[in-house]
Amino acid sequence: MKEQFLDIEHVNMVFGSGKKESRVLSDINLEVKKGEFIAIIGHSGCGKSTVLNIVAGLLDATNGDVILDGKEVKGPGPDRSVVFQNHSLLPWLTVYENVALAVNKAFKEKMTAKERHEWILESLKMVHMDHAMDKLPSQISGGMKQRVGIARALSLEPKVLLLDEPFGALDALTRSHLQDEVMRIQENLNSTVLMITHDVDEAVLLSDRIVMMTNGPEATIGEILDIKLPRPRNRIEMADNAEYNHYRHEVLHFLHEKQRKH
Ligand SMILES: Nc1ncnc2c1ncn2[C@@H]1O[C@H](COP(=O)(O)OP(=O)(O)OP(=O)(O)O)[C@@H](O)[C@H]1O
Repeated sequence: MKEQFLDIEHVNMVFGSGKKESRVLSDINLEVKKGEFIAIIGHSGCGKSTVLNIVAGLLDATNGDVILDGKEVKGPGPDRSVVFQNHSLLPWLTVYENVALAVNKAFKEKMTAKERHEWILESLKMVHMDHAMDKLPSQISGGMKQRVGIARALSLEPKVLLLDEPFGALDALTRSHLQDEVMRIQENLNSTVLMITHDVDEAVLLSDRIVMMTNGPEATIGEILDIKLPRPRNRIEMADNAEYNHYRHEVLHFLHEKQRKH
């Protein structure tokens, strides 16, 4: 049996044509195993979101394929959910209703109304947001909104969770709380995750592998770093961990020496 679960095969992306042609991605190849946590890091504008959007099915690659669990990705689908940097909750719906919208659509046939209600509550409990289920997005903090976005994404039980800088807009303390929660949830659910980040510590702390992209145009995968730190990982212990600091240094070296931006 093939071990890989998600295959990105020879993906190229060209935007526009003629004088406006922009060759963004060149020959991206990545095999991801079930339950793996992958971080994608690279300088601004290299094409990280483009890769994620191709996997999400929001963009069509110019060449190449994305295969998920044996099936070619063609357009968006409930087997992949995306969490963006800025929450995308509907402002006129409560926290509960925002998650319900996704669950009721995805599991209309599979679950009874009561089961769906319980599943919505369970999804909110997973991110400790059940206490605020009747609040509107405008009545909760940025970190709480991101939690609800994550609950909504996980409630669909996606085969792959796609995170596009999910903590980018949060303050440092909220960011670290949410990182810890995502680590805990990912371990409990054995979710397969592809996460874009600019934060070297976040990448090392959360990932099994860090995919480091070269600068564009025609960006590709420069190096992949295996993070062999045992789990569960504790951020405080990591601060003095030589191995952790070695990985951190490797990523910094790649970004600021090998792929230095001039
Ligand atoms: N729809 C589009 N049409 C034309 N060019 C695009 C389009 N989407 C992205 N690009 C270009 O592709 C390149 C990569 O963009 P992308 O958003 O994937 O980079 P990124 O690495 O995610 O950047 P950042 O870290 O700043 O979010 C950029 O030069 C961008 O201008």
